[in-house]
Amino acid sequence: MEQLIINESWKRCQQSGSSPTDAALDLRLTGKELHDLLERNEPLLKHLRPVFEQIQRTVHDREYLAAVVNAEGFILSRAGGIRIRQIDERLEVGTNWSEENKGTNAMGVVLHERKSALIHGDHHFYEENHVLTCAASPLYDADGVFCGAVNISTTKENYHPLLLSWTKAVADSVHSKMTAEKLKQERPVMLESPPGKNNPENLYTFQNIAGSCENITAVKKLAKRAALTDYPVIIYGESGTGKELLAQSIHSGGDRAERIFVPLNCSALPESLIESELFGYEKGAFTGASQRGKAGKFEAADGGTIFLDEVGDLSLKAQSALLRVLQEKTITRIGGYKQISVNVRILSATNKNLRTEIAAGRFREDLYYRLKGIYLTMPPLRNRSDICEIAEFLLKKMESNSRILSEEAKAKLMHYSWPGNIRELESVLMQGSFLSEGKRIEAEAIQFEEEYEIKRSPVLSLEEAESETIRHALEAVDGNISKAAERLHVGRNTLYSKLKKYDISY
Ligand SMILES: Nc1ncnc2c1ncn2[C@@H]1O[C@H](COP(=O)(O)OP(=O)(O)OP(=O)(O)O)[C@@H](O)[C@H]1O
Repeated sequence: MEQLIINESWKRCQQSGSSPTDAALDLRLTGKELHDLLERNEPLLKHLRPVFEQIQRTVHDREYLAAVVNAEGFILSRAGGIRIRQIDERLEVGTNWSEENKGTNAMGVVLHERKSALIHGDHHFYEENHVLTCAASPLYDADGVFCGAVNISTTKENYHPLLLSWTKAVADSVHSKMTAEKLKQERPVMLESPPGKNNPENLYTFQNIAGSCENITAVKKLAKRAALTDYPVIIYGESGTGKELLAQSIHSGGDRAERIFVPLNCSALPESLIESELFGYEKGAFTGASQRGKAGKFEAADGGTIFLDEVGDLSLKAQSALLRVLQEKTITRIGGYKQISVNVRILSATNKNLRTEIAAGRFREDLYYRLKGIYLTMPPLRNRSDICEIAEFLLKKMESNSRILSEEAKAKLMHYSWPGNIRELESVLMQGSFLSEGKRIEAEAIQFEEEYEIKRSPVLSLEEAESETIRHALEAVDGNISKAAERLHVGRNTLYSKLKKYDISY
């Protein structure tokens, strides 16, 4: 069936007079045309954004690129990326991936057939796309009208058996969000929030933060105290450790709990939209601006909390714009003249070492000090002794009739390194639950992603291995030199000289 669809698509490309060795057509919209296209598609994009933000975090540093095209084949939004620059650029927002332009490809085939499609390597018509594997699924709006396709591309060596299911899940999720909004508009009174509450009542609180090991209880204790102040807080931690959950709990545990919590994913903020996102704009401020004008994130968060996620990824231009609001505590909408004062609590999070970013000239020191009133660090999962407790909590959250883990399954969870932290634990448990027929999840059902990945373990030089080991030891004890030296079975002075030798900051 799949092969038949591909053959038909190839036939159409050949009939149009193209040859696989030709360069594919590069039709792309820019400037006002692109702006208008995105504006017209805002009802879809607003539901897509949180899903793509999630993908952006999940595929961080991996070779996956998600894109959504409209029914004409123009890319409306993307997340993630592919390291081969020429390929990545071909998948920019505004480029057209219909079959007429790019030959046989997953998005083009879905637009034609309205069925999911997986196009691997040389099944693409044009040779320039043979390095890719792409999967795509149709996207329908709340009225069931076909409105485009969700695509995930990666290099062909990176092919993953779940690629196609992933695109289907994303398309379903966006469709459900659009349907839910339509229902809400039809029944506004029933679904409206209680009076006086600006927020959806589903923000996390400290009670929702599972786990009782020493590492997490210490952070929770500090965070509860931080919640009672109005100081800015910066939360450090690897991706998936629960930084956003902690930020929401700090908001929910403080005086602003009844007010709005506005999250802003700084890594997903395009350079050209920074000022309008932060400050908003007046009607007619620029070509393509909405007729009604729009409040920016700071104005929207007035009285409440703004959460700057992935703050270390802000461009320097965005950093100076942000610094201005933090210093002046007022904003002026683009195209406006009125200064609007804003009273906002700032919480931020990052998985980068901001000191290193400052030293490298990528982060402003003055902004750093504005953000860092109190700082907290979420421990990585591999340094927590309560992995099984969290797993049981997550299983309960997933299913009302929750499954239990066998002792062997628990041991397997305890001995894994968890590069993706709690987010990865959630997905491992989902798969484990899915594979288990009975009530108990056995060890065989606990499968780690690494088993699916091509193993590329580089051989390290002795010096590289030594410096890696020192870094890990320091990380495990939160930078405490005496404890790290103890773990490494060396004296403190030896450790200091190695830190100097390898230029390791602690
Ligand atoms: N202690 C916890 N108890 C229950 N669920 C948790 C806990 N910590 C994290 N999670 C879950 O793990 C996932 C990742 O959490 P979250 O998005 O807060 O991480 P993050 O550190 O902000 O990640 P990123 O840096 O990628 O944005 C979420 O689904 C969250 O519900």
